[in-house]
Amino acid sequence: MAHAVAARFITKLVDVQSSGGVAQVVLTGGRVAAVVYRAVAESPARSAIDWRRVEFWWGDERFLPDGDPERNETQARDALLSRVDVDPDRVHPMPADSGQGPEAAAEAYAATLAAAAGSGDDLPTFDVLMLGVGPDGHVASLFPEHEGLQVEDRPAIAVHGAPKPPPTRISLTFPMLNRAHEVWFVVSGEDKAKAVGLALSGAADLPASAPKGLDRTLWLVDEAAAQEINHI
Ligand SMILES: O=C(O)[C@H](O)[C@@H](O)[C@H](O)[C@H](O)COP(=O)(O)O
Repeated sequence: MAHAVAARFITKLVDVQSSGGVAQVVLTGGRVAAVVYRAVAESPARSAIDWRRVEFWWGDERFLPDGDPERNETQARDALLSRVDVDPDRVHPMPADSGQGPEAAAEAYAATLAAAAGSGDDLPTFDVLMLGVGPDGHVASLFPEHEGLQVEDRPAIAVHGAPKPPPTRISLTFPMLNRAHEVWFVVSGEDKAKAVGLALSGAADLPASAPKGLDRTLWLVDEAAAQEINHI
């Protein structure tokens, strides 16, 4: 699955860049994402992308010190960003824990997003936004029954008490996650099958049910994760 997602990712970026623009990509964290990033880095087709014309954002981050191996930024740099010729000014990690607290970090990221907005807009739009899905149906760091699910007035928030460690995180909110032309759910493993089935049946209270692409929403799942998809 990872190689298939990597091939689709490369094709999509080539397509976006063919119009001369900068491809706007939102990365996620987790094991599956890391496998996909490595597959992209190892793909012979990676040279078809002008990596200096790709802008990288994150959908969420573990609020840990800079360089912590558990940070989604660290994972993405190790698996992909350090292996292709990215423009450092176009890589926008969510702030690390450097004493300022997660609320200030989320506000700083919101300001970075606003500064990247196109003319006449207050926030950027993305070309591809990747999301992993937790067994509980969380996406990014938006967990079931957490207050962050209701936030509509800010693009990024601090998250406390996350059930998936570490407990303190930064996350984009649903309004920001929904500013992507394409949302890609990348899901692997039997432990996600229930969440995938519920999300695709539109379970209202499941975080994974909410993000939708402006143009397309893709579920890129392996057989194990697809086991409970009802015949739609
Ligand atoms: O910070 C994180 O952990 C992620 O952003 C999180 O949303 C992840 O994508 C899912 O939990 C799936 O993770 P796995 O692929 O490891 O199951």
